[in-house]
Amino acid sequence: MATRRIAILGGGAMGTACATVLAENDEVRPVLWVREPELADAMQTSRRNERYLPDVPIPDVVEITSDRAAAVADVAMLVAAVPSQFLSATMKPFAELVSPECPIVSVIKGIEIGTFRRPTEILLQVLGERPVASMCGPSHAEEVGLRLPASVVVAASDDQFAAQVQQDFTTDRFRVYTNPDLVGVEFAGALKNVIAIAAGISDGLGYGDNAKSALITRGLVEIGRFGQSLGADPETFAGLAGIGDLMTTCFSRHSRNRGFGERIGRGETLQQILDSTPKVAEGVPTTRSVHELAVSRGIDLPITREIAAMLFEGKSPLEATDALMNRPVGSE
Ligand SMILES: NC(=O)c1ccc[n+]([C@@H]2O[C@H](COP(=O)([O-])OP(=O)(O)OC[C@H]3O[C@@H](n4cnc5c(N)ncnc54)[C@H](O)[C@@H]3O)[C@@H](O)[C@H]2O)c1
Ligand SMILES: O=P(O)(O)OC[C@H](O)CO
Repeated sequence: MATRRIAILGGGAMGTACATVLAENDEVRPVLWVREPELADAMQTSRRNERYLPDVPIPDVVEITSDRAAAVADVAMLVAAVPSQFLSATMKPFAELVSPECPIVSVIKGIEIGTFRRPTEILLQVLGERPVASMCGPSHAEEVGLRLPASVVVAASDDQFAAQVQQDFTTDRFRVYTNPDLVGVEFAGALKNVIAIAAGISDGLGYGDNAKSALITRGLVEIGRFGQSLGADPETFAGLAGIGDLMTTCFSRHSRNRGFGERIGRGETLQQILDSTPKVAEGVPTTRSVHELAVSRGIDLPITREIAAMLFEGKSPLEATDALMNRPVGSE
């Protein structure tokens, strides 16, 4: 049987993990495009991504390149795995290299600052009209890359493409469900990162299990309120992309967003944390996007508002705690 070449664009942790999953499918030849040429060279030699996912061996079948044209030549599908704020600029040079009908699935969880675009909206505007999909859910790259069981959801612009993504990615350890709600899946993936920062701040302050569980529960209410106001199906937030990913991100030792929040809670500044690692915490820019969009639309998001005030306005975690706990009481 002829194999299908699939290009993963983005050599961070998630792009690398996606390549390892696709490598298990005998009908797929994965090629991983890595932005940094020196990292691509090192990965070809060591078969590891020492910068972003050091503990995961990369199967020999995965082609690794930093050459854009070579990466996307004759591909049947693209996988976008670039942090949301870099997506537009990263994809522009690919626009004249990829065929007009080539479908693309995003594993990106964020909302672009200023434009408020979801990842698939960016992809459509930069690459032109084509089938698009978003695959989200509890899927830390560190665990996926080691073949620990994980389940995710894919939503697409058409059912046929969702089924194709499901078929390409499903393995005996990576289970892909379909979902018809593209808007909801993308908002769920982006907003859980904001709440994970809140959960991490709670950890850093030593607030305990009650506080964190309340933040997660009321955070899910905020995610649903925001998503529904912008056209999502509320049921999506009860699924893998919603509560599923929210739980894993708020509790995981792997989570960059929860870990980022923990450091804020312990007293480090935004800039200190950003300067300390090449890894991207999507919840930071997404907090700004979600907060601004919510204010402009009159959507009440108290937790998001306090995270934005801590990150961008110098409010202290203790002041934010007081602000959240001393609001007028209401019904659930
Ligand atoms: N890491 C995970 O477990 C995981 C799981 C599911 C989804 N995601 C999502 O996947 C997306 C990619 O995240 P990741 O974890 O792979 O990233 P990462 O933090 O592991 O790597 C950073 C990535 O950003 C790129 N980058 C850095 N500076 C850049 C610049 N100036 N211009 C363009 N690109 C630049 C790097 O090349 C690298 O690909 C995010 O939206 C994330 O939310 C991540
Ligand atoms: O490490 P985080 O916080 O970016 O979370 C990664 C994934 O989104 C978890 O599903």
